[in-house]
Amino acid sequence: MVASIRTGRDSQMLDRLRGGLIASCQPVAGGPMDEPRIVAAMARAALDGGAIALRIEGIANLRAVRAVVEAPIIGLVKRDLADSPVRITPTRADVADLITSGADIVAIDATDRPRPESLEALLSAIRSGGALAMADCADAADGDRAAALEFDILGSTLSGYSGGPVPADPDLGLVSSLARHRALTIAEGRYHRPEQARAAIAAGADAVVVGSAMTRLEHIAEWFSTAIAAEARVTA
Ligand SMILES: CC(=O)N[C@H](C=O)[C@@H](O)[C@H](O)[C@H](O)COP(=O)(O)O
Repeated sequence: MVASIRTGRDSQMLDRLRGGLIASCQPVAGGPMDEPRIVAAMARAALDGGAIALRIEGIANLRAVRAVVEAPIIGLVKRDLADSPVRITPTRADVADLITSGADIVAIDATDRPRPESLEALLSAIRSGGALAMADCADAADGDRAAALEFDILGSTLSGYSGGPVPADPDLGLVSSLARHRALTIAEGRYHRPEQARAAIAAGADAVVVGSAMTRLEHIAEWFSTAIAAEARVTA
């Protein structure tokens, strides 16, 4: 068990997230908006609109955002490893880089899949770096395991992304299950409309992360263009 001594500063950080929108500013990789200065502009715009915290991927993006905002930042690194399906912050070196680059909270894949370094080792690295730990879960069992390890935050981030087709809707059932634990609960994954985010809070979430619907223009344009083209075919 990794010792968890929550300081007053940690509790204040968690309290800042309650009842709020967290903007995930992650452009489509390699797309025209995939530049640190654009990610920093997205982050500032989201805060101007009422977001209370940010979720930022990659060290260069994190540094660019940290330089211009005071708001809490959940940092993560995504890696495509040859020998593991775990993508989100798979190593202690990633954890250390995120903390020195300004992450207040480090998000890690908390699924029970083959991984280069154990969940306990990653959690210990987060704690010794003085940051808070968010467990990105795919199902209720991930949440139970992460809660037993005393992660500070449980998120529904990976529901629908650990095998099989990706559902259209968010997983409110998982949010309710995560909310049984003492940790802060964050609803994340496929919240595309304000009423869905509201339903997450009703289901027990303390905060909601919205990404694609606010910051991936390619996805938003595709949702609209597909709907318009489908209707245009019907009415033609
Ligand atoms: C599965 C995975 O890798 N999720 C990532 C986690 O950081 C991001 O790609 C998502 O955009 C983020 O979770 C927010 O979700 P949505 O974009 O659906 O609002």
